[in-house]
Amino acid sequence: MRIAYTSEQIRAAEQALMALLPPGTLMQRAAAGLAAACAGALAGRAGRVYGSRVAVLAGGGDNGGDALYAGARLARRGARVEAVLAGSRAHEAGLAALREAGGRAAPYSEERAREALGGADLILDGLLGIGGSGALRQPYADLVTLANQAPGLRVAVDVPTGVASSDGRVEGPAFRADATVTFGAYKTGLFVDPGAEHAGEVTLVDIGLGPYLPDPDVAALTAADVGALWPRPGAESDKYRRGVVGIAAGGSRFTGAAVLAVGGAVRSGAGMVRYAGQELPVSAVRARWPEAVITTLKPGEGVEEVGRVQAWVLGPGLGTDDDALQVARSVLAGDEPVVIDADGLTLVARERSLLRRRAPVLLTPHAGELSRLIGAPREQIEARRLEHARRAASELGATVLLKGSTTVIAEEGRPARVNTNGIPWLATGGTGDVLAGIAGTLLAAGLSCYDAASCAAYTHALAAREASAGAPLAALDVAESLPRALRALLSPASL
Ligand SMILES: NC(=O)C1=CN([C@@H]2O[C@H](COP(=O)(O)OP(=O)(O)OC[C@H]3O[C@@H](n4cnc5c(N)ncnc54)[C@H](O)[C@@H]3O)[C@@H](O)[C@H]2O)[C@@H](O)CC1
Ligand SMILES: Nc1ncnc2c1ncn2[C@@H]1O[C@H](COP(=O)(O)OP(=O)(O)O)[C@@H](O)[C@H]1O
Ligand SMILES: [K+]
Repeated sequence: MRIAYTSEQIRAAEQALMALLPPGTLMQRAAAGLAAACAGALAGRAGRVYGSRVAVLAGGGDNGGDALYAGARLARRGARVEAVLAGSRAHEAGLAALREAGGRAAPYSEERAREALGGADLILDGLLGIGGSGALRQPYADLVTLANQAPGLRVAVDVPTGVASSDGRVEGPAFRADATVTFGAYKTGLFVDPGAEHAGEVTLVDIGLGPYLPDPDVAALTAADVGALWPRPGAESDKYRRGVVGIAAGGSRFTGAAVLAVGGAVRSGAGMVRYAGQELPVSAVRARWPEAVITTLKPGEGVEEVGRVQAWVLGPGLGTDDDALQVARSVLAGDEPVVIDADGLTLVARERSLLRRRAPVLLTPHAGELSRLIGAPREQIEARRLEHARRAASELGATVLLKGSTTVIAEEGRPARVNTNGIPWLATGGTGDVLAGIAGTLLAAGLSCYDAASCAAYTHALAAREASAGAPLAALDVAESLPRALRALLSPASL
């Protein structure tokens, strides 16, 4: 599990640790780790550290201090280091160390910045760290914009300047790092977009903070975590005990959504899939997935006669007319956990009382659907995903999986989970339907909404990587790639 913290949590831990150590110890640990990472990057890019050119952008706070000390270490190894001092003052000891090591430093001017940045093999962003707040003031904003246009490798110190370390918010220009070297612990803003996409590859430098950190703010599951949580059949398993998923999806307009949701469920290992829908989607599902057990619903009929299931997926392509509403009512009147997606979300946004039920509910909206559910503008949701997913979970009394480039899973009283391994090729029609099917399989197998949502998001992204391999993908490819993705997760011994 990779875990991350808000800047307040990091600061509190740093203070507790600093009180026990000689002044400056933590900064030296940070700078040593940073310089080592930069030396590695320079060796990879320019062939060696000696003679390479490094531009250090230094703000007035401790983030600038880290960067200046790291610059000093690189200068001692023969790099030509030039610092641009952007604050009204600079970190004095760090600046002295850089000069003593042979590095140069001068206050910001556009000309100096262009000169230093233009020829740099590596650009070190030490403008702002966890002390940054709000949109960048000048000259930070201009400097970041210039740095983003420069050809050198961009390395952010602790967090990319312009990214809010506590939640990944970005207002205005922000440093676009190829790599970020972060200290003590991951910051939430490095896991959540738009911050995450500004951070590049993130490396963690241990400065001894571990024992002083509280419960994390957010967590990201790793392959090993998902592998450990994923349900496996045992010798005594039969299809019913493994979990039967009911899928209420598809209508006369969107027959494909039914095929995709059933595909997600079948390919992620449901014991059995029961599909309930009207004639048109039924023929599409029957043609593609002979494994599904089918009930054809007449207009106005609910799912009462479908037979026993352990969890439902409600909504992909279902439509929002009276027939769809009747289906939604009948599914939600039951005692099984339910994944509500797509049109199902529109129906419950219209009739909130449908969410008043005892069994668990997992809502899987994208930002537009969440906007309808909680009445917040879509752009605000996209800019502040964590905050809105948490708010929705608390207001709606459900687990919320907010889709997008970073998927956020929120449930009251638990750390939010994030999935950052999605790929932009996933932004294509129908992939969300596959995700809903996977989550249904996991709920039917007995996982909680929280774990089912987290594992579904992870494997969905992994399957997309398998399916794409750098090329465009279609939603059905994601379903078809699930077995290969799962094979990589589940150890051969347990298959
Ligand atoms: N506290 C510690 O023990 C350690 C801190 N370290 C470093 O210290 C950093 C935090 O240092 P600071 O607390 O000095 O904070 P920063 O260096 O992140 O920021 C300092 C100043 O930037 C200015 N500022 C804030 N928002 C701005 C904006 N939008 N535009 C322009 N200026 C803005 C403020 O005046 C603020 O005081 C960490 O990110 C990390 O790099 C590391 O050395 C490890 C140890
Ligand atoms: N830029 C992106 N990067 C990574 N994943 C993305 C991106 N955009 C969308 N996704 C993922 O693609 C899926 C799209 O689902 P959804 O919006 O419901 O589409 P649909 O309704 O067409 O199925 C979600 O799993 C979402 O997290
Ligand atoms: K920084």
